[in-house]
Amino acid sequence: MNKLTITRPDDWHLHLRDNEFLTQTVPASARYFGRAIIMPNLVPPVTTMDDAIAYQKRIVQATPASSRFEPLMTLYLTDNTTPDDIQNAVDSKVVVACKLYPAGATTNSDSGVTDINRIKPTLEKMAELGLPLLIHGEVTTDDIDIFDREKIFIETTLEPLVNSIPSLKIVLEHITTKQAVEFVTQAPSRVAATITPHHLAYNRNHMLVGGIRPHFYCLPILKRNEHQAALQQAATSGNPKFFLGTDSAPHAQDKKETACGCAGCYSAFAAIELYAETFEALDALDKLEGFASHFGPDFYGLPRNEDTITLVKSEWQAPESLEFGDTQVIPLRAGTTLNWKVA
Ligand SMILES: NC(=O)N[C@@H](CC(=O)O)C(=O)O
Ligand SMILES: [Zn+2]
Ligand SMILES: [Zn+2]
Repeated sequence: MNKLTITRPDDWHLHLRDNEFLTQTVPASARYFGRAIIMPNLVPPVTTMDDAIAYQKRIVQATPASSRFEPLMTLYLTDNTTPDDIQNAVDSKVVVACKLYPAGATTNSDSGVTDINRIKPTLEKMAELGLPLLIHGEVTTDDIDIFDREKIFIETTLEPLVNSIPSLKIVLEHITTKQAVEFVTQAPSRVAATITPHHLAYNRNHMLVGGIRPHFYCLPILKRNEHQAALQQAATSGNPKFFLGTDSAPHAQDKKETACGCAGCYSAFAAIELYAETFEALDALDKLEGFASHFGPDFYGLPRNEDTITLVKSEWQAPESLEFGDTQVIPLRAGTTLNWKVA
């Protein structure tokens, strides 16, 4: 196949950062995505409806006039988020989900939730109002190995949560393990998962064999190849519980290439092209449209996009680096040849 036309895709997990960075990050995603769920882990985080409205305005200001890209906003849950905050968020019509970061799990998660039981009434309010809970699913205690943190989170926190609040919609974000695939597959239909382009294309060997490659370091961390294979199977299965979320998370080059580097891969410059490459390698290009363009809006109860994009088989070079504020970011696949291009 040399050409593929699909309903315009959306990104159900995206970090745009803020202020001077928006002039680069927003056009990159707006080139081909219709909508994106905007992660709230700014410094300070987006914890109130007013924060979300102001942040959305800054994103809209950075959106090219030619694009109808729509940022869908999220609230960052803390131990202090109240049921009233949830009611206000829903009334605002701007906020479409809330994000749960276990405190300390990932970039800018220090004010995240320390114990999920502390916000039970808040989560119950979300269930009542149909507001989905998006989860960074990792435990954070020192005694748990970094490669096991997602699996243990599912056992100790997610499974009890799914059972204890019967109507809460949940997206387990950026899944990385076969245990996550198994859990989401057998869970009720109100539980879904996003899968990133990097977890589909890479495993921990890519990050660690022959030298340590900081631009593959993200959280949850890349796992063994058997987990990568489970994610590939899920993404190309046609099961509507698994849909596209890039987790594109840019950090300046000097924050990645250093003794203690930040977690996050920057993929938005070519995310749909990267997914197309993986789906083609798995002989599953016919499954791309469901994963990228249908299952996400269906889960969120939003209409599918009405227009289309066309991907053509055409070689191009991923840039070695991209502008990022007054510095630069090294994208995924920097300097290598990509096979698909949005026309
Ligand atoms: N995925 C990452 O490794 N980093 C994300 C945070 C997150 O999504 O966990 C970031 O904001 O940099
Ligand atoms: Zn995360
Ligand atoms: Zn993320």
